[in-house]
Amino acid sequence: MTRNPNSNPEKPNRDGLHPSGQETVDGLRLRAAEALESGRFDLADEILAGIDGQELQLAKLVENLRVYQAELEIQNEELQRSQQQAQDAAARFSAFFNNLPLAGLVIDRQGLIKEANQGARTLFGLRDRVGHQHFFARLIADTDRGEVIHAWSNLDGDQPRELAELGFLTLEGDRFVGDLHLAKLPCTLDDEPRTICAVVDRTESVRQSRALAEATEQLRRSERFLDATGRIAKVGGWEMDVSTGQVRWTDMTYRIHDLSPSDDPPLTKALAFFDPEDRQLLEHRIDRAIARAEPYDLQLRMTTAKDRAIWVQTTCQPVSEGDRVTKLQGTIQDISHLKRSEEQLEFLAHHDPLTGLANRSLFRARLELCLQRAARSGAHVALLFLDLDRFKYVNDSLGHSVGDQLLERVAAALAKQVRSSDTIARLGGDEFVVIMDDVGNPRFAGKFARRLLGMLDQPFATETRELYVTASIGISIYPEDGADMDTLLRHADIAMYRAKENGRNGFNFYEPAMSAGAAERLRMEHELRGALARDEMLLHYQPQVALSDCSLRGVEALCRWQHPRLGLVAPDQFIPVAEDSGLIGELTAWVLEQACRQLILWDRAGFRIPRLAVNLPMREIERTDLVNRVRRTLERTGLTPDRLELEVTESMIMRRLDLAVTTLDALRALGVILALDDFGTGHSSLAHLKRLPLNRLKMDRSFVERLGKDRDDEAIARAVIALGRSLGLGVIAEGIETRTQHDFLRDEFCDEGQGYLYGRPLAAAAFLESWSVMEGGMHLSADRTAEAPEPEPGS
Ligand SMILES: Nc1nc2c(ncn2[C@@H]2O[C@H](COP(=O)(O)O[C@H]3[C@@H](O)[C@H](n4cnc5c(=O)[nH]c(N)nc54)O[C@@H]3COP(=O)(O)O)[C@@H](O)[C@H]2O)c(=O)[nH]1
Repeated sequence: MTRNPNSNPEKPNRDGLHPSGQETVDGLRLRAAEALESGRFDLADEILAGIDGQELQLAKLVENLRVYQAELEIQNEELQRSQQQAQDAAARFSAFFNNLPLAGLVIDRQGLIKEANQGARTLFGLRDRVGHQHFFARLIADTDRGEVIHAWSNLDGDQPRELAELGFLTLEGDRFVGDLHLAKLPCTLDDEPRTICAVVDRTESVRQSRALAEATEQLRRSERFLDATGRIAKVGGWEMDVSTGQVRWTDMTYRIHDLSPSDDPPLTKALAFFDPEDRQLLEHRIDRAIARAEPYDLQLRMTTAKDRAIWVQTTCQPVSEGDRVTKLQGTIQDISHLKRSEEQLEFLAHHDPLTGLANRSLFRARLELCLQRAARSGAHVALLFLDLDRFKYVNDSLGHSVGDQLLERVAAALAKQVRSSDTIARLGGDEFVVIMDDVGNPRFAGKFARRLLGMLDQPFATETRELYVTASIGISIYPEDGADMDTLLRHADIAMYRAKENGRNGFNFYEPAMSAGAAERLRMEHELRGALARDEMLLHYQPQVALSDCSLRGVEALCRWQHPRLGLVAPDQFIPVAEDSGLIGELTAWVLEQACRQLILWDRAGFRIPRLAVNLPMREIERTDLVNRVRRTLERTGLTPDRLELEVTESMIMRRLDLAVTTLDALRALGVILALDDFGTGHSSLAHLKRLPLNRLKMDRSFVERLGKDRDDEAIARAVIALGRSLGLGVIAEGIETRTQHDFLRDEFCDEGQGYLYGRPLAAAAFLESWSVMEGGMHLSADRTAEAPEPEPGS
């Protein structure tokens, strides 16, 4: 093989030796040829074998050289690449550094400035050639006027953070010097540890930071304030993120749930506290709040983590972004105490405070309901009216406190006997009622009444002593004894009075025959006893006018009873009861006192009425202290005797003429005016009349009624007027309703008149209103009687 010895690395030198000193392959071949030519074949073989080994070695060497060369090339490429990277990084840093919108300085380990960007040069007035100035000394000197206001641990949103993100920097710390923000940022660049101090004129951003800090502080203060007011007002707050369902509570909300703020309130758990029914409602309202941005305000029951059953009021105000509700915010407040008060009020409104039994209003509501049900089902309802016998004596002799205790004990004992479907109520005083709903056979009511009476047959312990008590019970049955509540009650009441009449401690079913009898009268007497104390009595006033000019000459005071059940009761109904029961004295004293006071009140109001007439019942005339009582009343009220007229009836005088004359003389001596009422009905003789110290005759309305129609009555009326005149008495006609009657009596020179024509009896205020406008007397028109009259009791 032929090779260029200069270009071939394997080329042997002149001695046939390889430059390494080893013999070359050509040299060996030459010697092998010479050995062959000389016939030394063994030597030739040996030489040729050496040639093969050398060629192999050489090939290997060549190969190694190639690998080495390739590796060198790779290393070279990598070197170039990393040099490029370093250059790029430096360029990027340099570009970033120089274009940094803040002052940038590169400081060596000793704190000397190595580089400064344009911002730093401008800020610190550095020359182009940055010297070995001590950065910190210079900075402090430059900003000596500033004060360190805060040391920051991070730089949220600031430029240096971007530096850190670029991978050059690790943020070590920073602070403010005045409004200059100094950030010290150690970094490694080109294998050299450096520190970049970024200094920013942050006047604006500091202002913003301060504003932000202030706003944050303000917010915190507000939150603290809200929290405090929430704590004081015990109102908790809550917020729910609609998209995540996450719920946030204030401390107070946790407290309301008996939880601690470290407990988690996820939505499901928050709702789980509410009672199942209320939870459904709440979920429904939450859905609507989200779907329709509809607020809510609910009162709900819940059970707290400590198993307390409470009432809460929870409100919700949806917060929207655009069309979408993103948040629900609201409050929650424990209103258990309010609910309790409400329940108490509700209870008090419907229950008797002494016994805790249903009161009249709840009783009526329940009875109404029972009757409605019974009307539909055809069932019977029994009403038992129970009144304790002689309870008044307990009160009067042992005092009200003992009376109350007895009522409490009796009520509790009665309540135990009543089925839960039935109602027991206290109507007042010692009166109880039991409603037996759906009584089946009405006779069961009798059995039950017997059981109640039996139950009372035991001593009831009071503070001071044990008391025995009995009761009388009246029973009415729906629908037989009445189709409505009031009728049933009235009939049960009447039956109860019959039980009392029958000797007490018993019961009676209502029978229609009872209604008209004494039971009702007894009932009225019973009610009348407390009527004055209960303020149920009132007075109406009816005008008495001069027939000549219709001027107001006087008023007659007429008593009315505002009965809680019966409405306005006329005196015809209760005066006889008051007389029989001995209550008339108390009643007359009250009427006299009230009426005298009223006249004085009118005087003071400038509405002067010359005379006041008051009815005097016979029983009063028979009382020896009447005159003194009248005098004391006049003294107390300030009314002069000559303005008070006492009306006595003819029939009553004639019953005990002597006694009447004595009393009337004394009254007359006192100076009061005396009128003989209902004159003409008592058949008093002229002789008797002459004995009486009267001032006026009051012609009975039965003679007035037919004036202008009946000649006899007209003749009687003329005679009464003439009689009065002959006895020197004034005459007043009562019951004048028509213009004809008025004209007749006026033409006959009757002095005064009283009747619906001039005015019905009215309460004081209404009376004043109707008469104070008629100065100088009223003017009668022909059709005055056609005017709609005020409703009168019993009329
Ligand atoms: N002892 C007491 N008796 C009293 C008292 N208050 C009233 N009475 C007596 O009750 C009887 C009924 O009185 P009353 O229902 O008030 O009726 C009076 C008038 O309303 C009625 N009257 C008046 N004008 C007319 C009329 O034009 N027509 C008509 N049908 N009735 C009219 O007359 C009654 C007044 O009557 P008298 O007293 O006799 O003038 C009655 O006897 C009263 O006396 C009281 O406090 N104590």
